Amino acid sequence: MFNNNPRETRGTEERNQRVRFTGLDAGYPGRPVLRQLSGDIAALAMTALVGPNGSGKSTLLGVLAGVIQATAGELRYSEGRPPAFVPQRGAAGDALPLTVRQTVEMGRWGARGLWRRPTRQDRAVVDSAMERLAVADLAARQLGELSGGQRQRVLIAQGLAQQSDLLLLDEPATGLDPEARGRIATLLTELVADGTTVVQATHDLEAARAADACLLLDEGRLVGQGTPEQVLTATALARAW
Ligand SMILES: Nc1ncnc2c1ncn2[C@@H]1O[C@H](COP(=O)(O)OP(=O)(O)OP(=O)(O)O)[C@@H](O)[C@H]1O
Repeated sequence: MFNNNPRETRGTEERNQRVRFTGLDAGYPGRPVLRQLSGDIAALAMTALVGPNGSGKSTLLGVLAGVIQATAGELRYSEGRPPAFVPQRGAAGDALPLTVRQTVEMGRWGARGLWRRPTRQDRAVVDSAMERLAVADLAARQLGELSGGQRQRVLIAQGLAQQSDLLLLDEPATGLDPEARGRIATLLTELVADGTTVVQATHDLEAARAADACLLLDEGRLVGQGTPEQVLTATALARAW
């Protein structure tokens, strides 16, 4: 059925977008990376950020998470909680003397403040996040003594503990064995079904194909946006994978 009311259509579109960015430039001191990016992140859906190494996926996630400031352009979020960001493993200070439980508890800092004692509710959220990522039995272990894949799951649990409706993950499947990868894929699908908007940067073609939408980056520009079928063409695949 066509909708002839443009105001209503616009309203619906805006509700369907969790984040919209227009003319975005961003990068690092002396190194511009993203150039004039315009696009959107569909609400209550899974978006895969794909593109070759160095194309700007992590930088875009950093901008969406608010840890990298755009130097130009506009970024608009629909109403919701501040995003939860799970950066790439190496970026997360693996050497800090923290237990698994303390690491996941850090996900509650935004909700309760750094100095307040965890409430029963905080503890329940942390327990549940550790259970979902199958790291509850590692709770007392030091983060630094875990395997790469275990650490990755702990960091995803920390993201989950933030209970945001916008979850941003940078290559969450990296370093995981096929079983753990499958478990993460299922978890992310469940989160979307439960009302979370998920964005993941990925080199995992299977994960990208399973997403609702793909954003394809190349040399800091957005060169494709749409469904996986539209974006993951033979040419795009040859370049990115
Ligand atoms: N902290 C930094 N300081 C300066 N330049 C950086 C920094 N982080 C990334 N870059 C540069 O920014 C560009 C984009 O990097 P980015 O990490 O966003 O790419 P990516 O698509 O996530 O790559 P990959 O697939 O390898 O993770 C690259 O040229 C990279 O060298």
